[in-house]
Amino acid sequence: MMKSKAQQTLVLAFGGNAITKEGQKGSFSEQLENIEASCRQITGLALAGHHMVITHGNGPQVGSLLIKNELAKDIVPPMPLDVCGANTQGSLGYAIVQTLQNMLRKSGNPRELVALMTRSVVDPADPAFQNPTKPVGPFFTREQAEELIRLYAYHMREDSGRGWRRVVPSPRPVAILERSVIQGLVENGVIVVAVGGGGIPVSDKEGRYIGIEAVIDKDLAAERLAQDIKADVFAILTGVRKVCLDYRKPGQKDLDVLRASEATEYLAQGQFPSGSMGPKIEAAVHFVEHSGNPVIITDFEHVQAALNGQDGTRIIPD
Ligand SMILES: Nc1ncnc2c1ncn2[C@@H]1O[C@H](COP(=O)(O)OP(=O)(O)O)[C@@H](O)[C@H]1O
Ligand SMILES: NC(=O)OP(=O)(O)O
Repeated sequence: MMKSKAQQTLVLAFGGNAITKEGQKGSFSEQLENIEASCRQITGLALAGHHMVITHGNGPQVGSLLIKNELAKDIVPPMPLDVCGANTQGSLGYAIVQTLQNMLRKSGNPRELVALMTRSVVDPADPAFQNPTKPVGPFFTREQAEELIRLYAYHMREDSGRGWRRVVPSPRPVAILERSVIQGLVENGVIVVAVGGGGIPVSDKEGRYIGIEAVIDKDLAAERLAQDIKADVFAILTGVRKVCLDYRKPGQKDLDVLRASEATEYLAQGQFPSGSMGPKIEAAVHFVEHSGNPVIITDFEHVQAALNGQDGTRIIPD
Protein backbone atom coordinates (compact mmCIF):
# COMPACT_ATOMS: atom_id res chain seq x y z
CA MET A 1 0.00 0.00 0.00
CA MET A 2 1.58 3.31 -1.11
CA LYS A 3 1.61 6.22 1.34
CA SER A 4 0.25 9.60 0.24
CA LYS A 5 1.52 12.82 1.82
CA ALA A 6 -1.54 13.10 4.04
CA GLN A 7 -0.86 9.60 5.34
CA GLN A 8 1.83 9.23 7.94
CA THR A 9 3.64 6.47 9.77
CA LEU A 10 2.46 6.65 13.36
CA VAL A 11 3.66 4.87 16.45
CA LEU A 12 0.87 4.98 19.03
CA ALA A 13 1.62 4.04 22.63
CA PHE A 14 -1.08 3.59 25.23
CA GLY A 15 -0.90 2.57 28.86
CA GLY A 16 -1.98 -0.60 30.59
CA ASN A 17 -4.03 1.70 32.82
CA ALA A 18 -6.21 2.49 29.76
CA ILE A 19 -6.99 -1.24 29.51
CA THR A 20 -7.60 -1.92 33.21
CA LYS A 21 -8.83 1.31 34.76
CA GLU A 22 -8.32 2.48 38.32
CA GLY A 23 -10.85 0.68 40.56
CA GLN A 24 -11.44 -2.18 38.10
CA LYS A 25 -10.32 -5.73 38.87
CA GLY A 26 -9.36 -6.31 35.23
CA SER A 27 -11.78 -9.02 34.08
CA PHE A 28 -11.42 -9.83 30.40
CA SER A 29 -14.79 -8.22 29.65
CA GLU A 30 -13.64 -5.00 31.37
CA GLN A 31 -10.41 -5.08 29.36
CA LEU A 32 -12.34 -5.63 26.11
CA GLU A 33 -14.72 -2.78 26.85
CA ASN A 34 -11.80 -0.40 27.46
CA ILE A 35 -9.96 -1.64 24.38
CA GLU A 36 -13.12 -1.08 22.32
CA ALA A 37 -13.31 2.54 23.46
CA SER A 38 -9.63 3.06 22.54
CA CYS A 39 -9.95 1.25 19.20
CA ARG A 40 -12.81 3.50 18.07
CA GLN A 41 -10.29 6.35 17.80
CA ILE A 42 -7.58 4.14 16.30
CA THR A 43 -10.10 3.01 13.65
CA GLY A 44 -10.48 6.66 12.59
CA LEU A 45 -6.72 6.86 12.08
CA ALA A 46 -6.69 3.60 10.15
CA LEU A 47 -9.53 4.79 7.91
CA ALA A 48 -7.52 7.93 7.16
CA GLY A 49 -4.95 5.52 5.70
CA HIS A 50 -2.15 6.06 8.21
CA HIS A 51 0.49 3.39 8.58
CA MET A 52 0.59 2.35 12.20
CA VAL A 53 2.29 0.46 14.96
CA ILE A 54 0.23 0.20 18.13
CA THR A 55 2.16 -0.40 21.33
CA HIS A 56 0.53 -0.94 24.68
CA GLY A 57 1.46 -1.15 28.35
CA ASN A 58 0.88 -4.14 30.59
CA GLY A 59 1.53 -2.86 34.12
CA PRO A 60 -1.86 -3.79 35.66
CA GLN A 61 -2.11 -7.06 33.72
CA VAL A 62 1.40 -8.40 34.35
CA GLY A 63 1.03 -7.53 38.05
CA SER A 64 -2.20 -9.56 38.14
CA LEU A 65 -0.33 -12.56 36.72
CA LEU A 66 2.26 -12.19 39.49
CA ILE A 67 -0.55 -12.31 42.07
CA LYS A 68 -1.91 -15.49 40.44
CA ASN A 69 1.61 -16.95 40.56
CA GLU A 70 1.84 -16.20 44.27
CA LEU A 71 -1.60 -17.56 45.16
CA ALA A 72 -1.28 -20.77 43.10
CA LYS A 73 2.39 -21.53 43.71
CA ASP A 74 1.69 -24.68 45.75
CA ILE A 75 -0.46 -26.13 42.95
CA VAL A 76 1.20 -25.00 39.68
CA PRO A 77 4.73 -23.68 39.19
CA PRO A 78 5.02 -19.87 39.02
CA MET A 79 6.20 -18.45 35.69
CA PRO A 80 9.17 -16.05 35.48
CA LEU A 81 8.37 -12.36 34.97
CA ASP A 82 9.60 -12.34 31.34
CA VAL A 83 7.14 -15.16 30.57
CA CYS A 84 4.35 -13.25 32.32
CA GLY A 85 5.24 -10.29 30.06
CA ALA A 86 5.01 -12.56 27.01
CA ASN A 87 1.61 -13.81 28.22
CA THR A 88 0.30 -10.24 28.40
CA GLN A 89 1.62 -9.48 24.89
CA GLY A 90 -0.42 -12.44 23.70
CA SER A 91 -3.66 -11.74 25.53
CA LEU A 92 -3.67 -7.96 24.97
CA GLY A 93 -2.43 -8.27 21.38
CA TYR A 94 -5.25 -10.74 20.68
CA ALA A 95 -7.86 -8.42 22.18
CA ILE A 96 -6.58 -5.33 20.34
CA VAL A 97 -6.22 -7.02 16.93
CA GLN A 98 -9.62 -8.69 17.14
CA THR A 99 -11.40 -5.53 18.27
CA LEU A 100 -9.77 -3.30 15.66
CA GLN A 101 -10.28 -5.84 12.89
CA ASN A 102 -13.98 -6.15 13.70
CA MET A 103 -14.36 -2.36 13.63
CA LEU A 104 -12.54 -2.05 10.30
CA ARG A 105 -14.55 -4.89 8.77
CA LYS A 106 -17.77 -3.20 9.90
CA SER A 107 -16.66 0.04 8.25
CA GLY A 108 -16.18 -1.80 4.98
CA ASN A 109 -12.47 -0.92 4.91
CA PRO A 110 -10.62 -4.00 6.10
CA ARG A 111 -6.87 -3.78 6.67
CA GLU A 112 -4.40 -6.51 7.49
CA LEU A 113 -3.42 -6.65 11.16
CA VAL A 114 -0.99 -8.65 13.23
CA ALA A 115 0.10 -8.79 16.88
CA LEU A 116 3.79 -9.56 16.96
CA MET A 117 5.70 -11.14 19.81
CA THR A 118 8.46 -8.58 20.41
CA ARG A 119 11.62 -8.74 22.51
CA SER A 120 13.59 -5.78 23.84
CA VAL A 121 17.27 -6.21 24.61
CA VAL A 122 18.33 -4.89 28.02
CA ASP A 123 21.68 -4.62 29.78
CA PRO A 124 21.85 -7.02 32.77
CA ALA A 125 24.20 -4.49 34.42
CA ASP A 126 21.54 -1.75 34.21
CA PRO A 127 21.36 -0.07 37.66
CA ALA A 128 17.55 -0.40 37.45
CA PHE A 129 17.90 -3.99 38.72
CA GLN A 130 19.03 -2.55 42.08
CA ASN A 131 16.22 0.02 42.21
CA PRO A 132 12.75 -1.28 41.22
CA THR A 133 10.56 1.57 39.87
CA LYS A 134 7.97 0.09 37.48
CA PRO A 135 4.48 -0.03 39.06
CA VAL A 136 2.58 -3.25 38.26
CA GLY A 137 -0.73 -4.74 39.34
CA PRO A 138 -3.56 -3.13 41.27
CA PHE A 139 -3.54 -0.11 43.55
CA PHE A 140 -3.51 -0.78 47.32
CA THR A 141 -4.02 1.32 50.44
CA ARG A 142 -0.99 2.10 52.55
CA GLU A 143 -2.07 -0.48 55.15
CA GLN A 144 -2.49 -3.19 52.48
CA ALA A 145 0.91 -2.28 51.03
CA GLU A 146 2.55 -2.62 54.44
CA GLU A 147 0.97 -6.07 54.84
CA LEU A 148 2.23 -7.16 51.39
CA ILE A 149 5.75 -5.99 52.24
CA ARG A 150 5.57 -7.96 55.51
CA LEU A 151 4.16 -11.13 53.90
CA TYR A 152 6.02 -11.25 50.60
CA ALA A 153 8.87 -8.70 50.90
CA TYR A 154 7.49 -6.90 47.82
CA HIS A 155 8.87 -3.50 46.88
CA MET A 156 5.87 -1.14 47.05
CA ARG A 157 5.60 2.56 46.12
CA GLU A 158 2.98 5.25 46.06
CA ASP A 159 1.93 5.87 42.40
CA SER A 160 1.07 9.48 41.44
CA GLY A 161 -1.47 10.00 44.24
CA ARG A 162 -3.52 7.01 43.05
CA GLY A 163 -2.50 4.44 45.70
CA TRP A 164 0.29 1.99 46.44
CA ARG A 165 1.56 -0.52 43.87
CA ARG A 166 4.18 -3.21 43.68
CA VAL A 167 7.27 -2.06 41.75
CA VAL A 168 9.66 -4.26 39.76
CA PRO A 169 12.96 -3.52 37.97
CA SER A 170 12.60 -1.61 34.71
CA PRO A 171 15.84 -1.57 32.70
CA ARG A 172 16.15 0.65 29.62
CA PRO A 173 15.39 -0.92 26.25
CA VAL A 174 18.62 -0.95 24.24
CA ALA A 175 17.27 -2.46 21.00
CA ILE A 176 14.05 -3.97 19.66
CA LEU A 177 14.93 -7.35 18.16
CA GLU A 178 12.01 -7.54 15.73
CA ARG A 179 12.39 -3.95 14.42
CA SER A 180 13.13 -4.85 10.79
CA VAL A 181 10.22 -7.27 10.56
CA ILE A 182 7.92 -4.60 12.02
CA GLN A 183 9.20 -1.96 9.59
CA GLY A 184 8.63 -4.29 6.62
CA LEU A 185 5.06 -5.04 7.70
CA VAL A 186 4.24 -1.37 8.31
CA GLU A 187 5.64 -0.33 4.90
CA ASN A 188 3.30 -2.88 3.37
CA GLY A 189 0.29 -1.29 5.07
CA VAL A 190 -0.15 -3.88 7.81
CA ILE A 191 -1.30 -2.48 11.17
CA VAL A 192 1.11 -3.98 13.68
CA VAL A 193 0.55 -4.38 17.41
CA ALA A 194 4.08 -4.71 18.80
CA VAL A 195 6.41 -4.03 21.72
CA GLY A 196 3.55 -4.83 24.12
CA GLY A 197 4.49 -4.12 27.72
CA GLY A 198 7.73 -2.55 26.48
CA GLY A 199 8.79 -5.84 24.89
CA ILE A 200 9.85 -9.08 26.56
CA PRO A 201 13.18 -8.27 28.27
CA VAL A 202 16.07 -10.38 27.01
CA SER A 203 19.83 -10.09 27.06
CA ASP A 204 22.55 -11.50 24.85
CA LYS A 205 24.61 -13.95 26.90
CA GLU A 206 27.58 -15.28 24.97
CA GLY A 207 25.68 -15.31 21.69
CA ARG A 208 22.37 -16.66 23.11
CA TYR A 209 19.33 -14.57 24.01
CA ILE A 210 17.97 -15.31 27.47
CA GLY A 211 14.85 -13.96 29.24
CA ILE A 212 15.35 -11.35 31.96
CA GLU A 213 12.92 -10.80 34.82
CA ALA A 214 11.80 -7.18 34.51
CA VAL A 215 9.09 -4.96 33.00
CA ILE A 216 10.26 -2.38 30.48
CA ASP A 217 8.63 1.03 30.25
CA LYS A 218 6.51 0.89 27.11
CA ASP A 219 6.98 4.59 26.31
CA LEU A 220 10.77 4.19 26.22
CA ALA A 221 10.50 1.01 24.13
CA ALA A 222 7.93 2.54 21.77
CA GLU A 223 10.25 5.52 21.31
CA ARG A 224 13.12 3.19 20.42
CA LEU A 225 10.90 1.53 17.81
CA ALA A 226 9.54 4.86 16.51
CA GLN A 227 13.11 5.91 15.75
CA ASP A 228 13.97 2.55 14.20
CA ILE A 229 11.04 2.62 11.77
CA LYS A 230 11.42 6.38 11.11
CA ALA A 231 7.93 7.26 12.33
CA ASP A 232 6.59 10.65 11.24
CA VAL A 233 4.80 11.10 14.57
CA PHE A 234 5.11 9.36 17.92
CA ALA A 235 1.77 9.64 19.77
CA ILE A 236 1.61 8.88 23.49
CA LEU A 237 -2.01 8.30 24.51
CA THR A 238 -2.74 8.49 28.20
CA GLY A 239 -5.24 9.66 30.81
CA VAL A 240 -4.90 13.43 30.22
CA ARG A 241 -5.82 15.69 27.29
CA LYS A 242 -2.67 17.79 27.75
CA VAL A 243 0.54 17.75 29.74
CA CYS A 244 0.35 20.31 32.55
CA LEU A 245 2.60 22.38 34.71
CA ASP A 246 1.77 22.10 38.43
CA TYR A 247 -0.45 19.11 37.74
CA ARG A 248 -3.26 18.80 40.32
CA LYS A 249 -1.95 21.87 42.16
CA PRO A 250 -3.39 25.38 42.38
CA GLY A 251 -2.51 27.26 39.18
CA GLN A 252 -2.31 24.07 37.04
CA LYS A 253 -1.52 25.13 33.45
CA ASP A 254 -2.13 23.14 30.25
CA LEU A 255 0.72 23.04 27.74
CA ASP A 256 -0.14 23.21 24.01
CA VAL A 257 3.40 23.19 22.66
CA LEU A 258 6.59 22.25 24.45
CA ARG A 259 10.06 22.62 22.99
CA ALA A 260 12.49 19.80 23.79
CA SER A 261 14.75 22.01 25.93
CA GLU A 262 11.78 23.37 27.91
CA ALA A 263 10.54 19.83 28.51
CA THR A 264 13.98 18.81 29.78
CA GLU A 265 14.06 21.79 32.10
CA TYR A 266 10.58 21.09 33.53
CA LEU A 267 11.56 17.43 33.97
CA ALA A 268 14.59 18.50 36.02
CA GLN A 269 12.31 20.77 38.09
CA GLY A 270 10.20 17.73 39.06
CA GLN A 271 7.08 18.68 37.07
CA PHE A 272 6.75 15.15 35.65
CA PRO A 273 6.89 12.25 38.19
CA SER A 274 9.11 9.26 37.48
CA GLY A 275 6.32 6.65 37.76
CA SER A 276 3.91 8.39 35.36
CA MET A 277 4.50 11.45 33.14
CA GLY A 278 8.30 11.43 33.59
CA PRO A 279 9.15 8.53 31.21
CA LYS A 280 6.73 9.92 28.60
CA ILE A 281 8.49 13.28 28.55
CA GLU A 282 11.89 11.59 28.54
CA ALA A 283 10.83 9.41 25.59
CA ALA A 284 9.30 12.41 23.81
CA VAL A 285 12.44 14.55 24.15
CA HIS A 286 14.63 11.69 22.94
CA PHE A 287 12.43 11.15 19.87
CA VAL A 288 12.22 14.79 18.79
CA GLU A 289 15.94 15.36 19.35
CA HIS A 290 16.98 12.30 17.35
CA SER A 291 14.36 12.31 14.58
CA GLY A 292 13.41 15.99 14.28
CA ASN A 293 9.76 14.81 14.16
CA PRO A 294 7.04 15.73 16.68
CA VAL A 295 5.53 13.84 19.59
CA ILE A 296 1.96 14.33 20.73
CA ILE A 297 0.74 13.52 24.21
CA THR A 298 -3.02 13.44 24.67
CA ASP A 299 -5.94 11.12 25.45
CA PHE A 300 -7.74 8.88 22.95
CA GLU A 301 -10.62 11.27 22.52
CA HIS A 302 -8.40 14.05 21.20
CA VAL A 303 -5.84 12.09 19.18
CA GLN A 304 -7.22 12.96 15.75
CA ALA A 305 -7.40 16.69 16.55
CA ALA A 306 -3.91 16.50 18.10
CA LEU A 307 -2.50 14.98 14.91
CA ASN A 308 -3.93 18.00 13.08
CA GLY A 309 -2.18 20.30 15.55
CA GLN A 310 -5.47 21.36 17.15
CA ASP A 311 -5.34 19.66 20.55
CA GLY A 312 -3.17 17.78 23.02
CA THR A 313 0.42 18.74 23.81
CA ARG A 314 2.89 18.80 20.92
CA ILE A 315 6.57 18.36 21.75
CA ILE A 316 8.81 19.78 19.05
CA PRO A 317 12.54 20.27 18.46
CA ASP A 318 14.14 23.56 19.61
N1 LIG B 1 2.54 17.19 34.69
C1 LIG B 1 1.59 16.31 34.38
N2 LIG B 1 0.74 16.58 33.37
C2 LIG B 1 -0.24 15.72 33.05
N3 LIG B 1 -0.43 14.53 33.68
C3 LIG B 1 0.40 14.19 34.68
C4 LIG B 1 1.45 15.08 35.07
N4 LIG B 1 2.10 14.49 36.09
C5 LIG B 1 1.52 13.33 36.33
N5 LIG B 1 0.48 13.12 35.48
C6 LIG B 1 -0.34 11.90 35.51
O1 LIG B 1 0.35 10.93 34.75
C7 LIG B 1 -0.63 10.10 34.12
C8 LIG B 1 0.05 9.31 32.99
O2 LIG B 1 0.85 8.29 33.58
P1 LIG B 1 0.34 6.78 33.64
O3 LIG B 1 -1.10 6.72 34.04
O4 LIG B 1 1.33 6.04 34.46
O5 LIG B 1 0.50 6.41 32.13
P2 LIG B 1 -0.15 5.32 31.20
O6 LIG B 1 -1.31 6.00 30.51
O7 LIG B 1 0.95 5.01 30.26
O8 LIG B 1 -0.56 4.15 32.06
C9 LIG B 1 -1.68 11.07 33.70
O9 LIG B 1 -2.91 10.45 33.42
C10 LIG B 1 -1.76 11.99 34.91
O10 LIG B 1 -2.64 11.44 35.85
N1 LIG C 1 5.09 -1.79 30.50
C1 LIG C 1 4.48 -0.61 30.75
O1 LIG C 1 5.06 0.46 30.60
O2 LIG C 1 3.18 -0.71 31.20
P1 LIG C 1 2.20 0.47 31.64
O3 LIG C 1 2.08 1.41 30.49
O4 LIG C 1 0.91 -0.22 31.94
O5 LIG C 1 2.78 1.12 32.85
